[in-house]
Amino acid sequence: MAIKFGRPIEMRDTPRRPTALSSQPLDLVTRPRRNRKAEWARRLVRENVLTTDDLIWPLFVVDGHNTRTPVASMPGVDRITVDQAVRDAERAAKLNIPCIALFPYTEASLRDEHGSEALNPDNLVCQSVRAIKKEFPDIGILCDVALDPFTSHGHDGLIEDGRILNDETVAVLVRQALVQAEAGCDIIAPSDMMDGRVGAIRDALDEAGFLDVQIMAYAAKYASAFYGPFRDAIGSAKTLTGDKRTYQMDSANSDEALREVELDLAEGADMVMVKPGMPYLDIVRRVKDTFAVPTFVYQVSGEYAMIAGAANNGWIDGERAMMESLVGFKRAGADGILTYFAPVAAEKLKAER
Ligand SMILES: NCc1[nH]cc(CCC(=O)O)c1CC(=O)O
Ligand SMILES: [Mg+2]
Repeated sequence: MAIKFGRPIEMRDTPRRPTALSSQPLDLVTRPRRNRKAEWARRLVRENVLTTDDLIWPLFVVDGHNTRTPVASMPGVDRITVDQAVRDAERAAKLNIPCIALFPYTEASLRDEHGSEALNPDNLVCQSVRAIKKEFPDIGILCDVALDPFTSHGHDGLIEDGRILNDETVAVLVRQALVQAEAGCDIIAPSDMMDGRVGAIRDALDEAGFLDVQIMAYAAKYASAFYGPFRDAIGSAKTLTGDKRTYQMDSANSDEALREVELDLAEGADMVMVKPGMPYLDIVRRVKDTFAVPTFVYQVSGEYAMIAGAANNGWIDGERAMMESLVGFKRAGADGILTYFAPVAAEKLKAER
């Protein structure tokens, strides 16, 4: 009996139902399509799954009462007042989303060169944390640490002669982190990309007794065009002078991301983040493989806008594109995803169960 590729050639004559397109079957030992033949078979061999446990939902809070204002460049996302943030926290809790993230839209009159409002213990973020924790103490709250929602120039740090000052900025960020921890924030997430801020914040938190407040470092954060709609949402798009390339990473770099992550871990980060998401899946994979620590990814505003905008135009199936993008992050090695799709994705996951 002749053997070809480990299989008797005679087997090529195995009976097959004749069809109009009948021909001799190819002599294939392996047919990967067998494992895709039905939904149950695809489920059986599926390597990665998305669950609600993977989601962090970012919210934009604004001053006022009982108001939701759509963000034009992020269809489906609103700027919400503190009372509404409590309602969204309730929605998150009901959907089993473990954590929400808070970003403020600061009134122009409260913005200044030094971002002083960041240190106001009664600013929008702190008000929201207190209001949410009062009603829903069991939901995790992440607070971004950076000065851009509070500065008149839209930069994440202090400026002198057009330069973003590192060490002086870190001193302010430490105070911002303490104010947020005091309000009841669970995870401090420095997004500013100043050098040394994670260590400085960790020291200050420990000294103040906030031993259990976690730090999620925006460790590999790239200078990206995909942050555009976020800057609309927090009102810094119009005021931002220049760009953030002297502190956020160059999108051409990959090894540098590993050094940034290594430093933040050495300084005490409990979790690290890669940002943006879709154009940087290779970075997510390298970080996860290299450090084996809790690794998060931020599907940023521009990524959301691309999917939501194309879907609204009928150009793509928005729901499928959303789920495909989210499972892609899991496949790349992410343990969790910050995404504006969080509530919609969680609703879909719940309906499928
Ligand atoms: N430092 C602030 C910050 N925190 C999160 C984002 C972007 C999030 C998004 O685009 O969804 C930004 C914008 C920026 O760095 O300019
Ligand atoms: Mg760094």
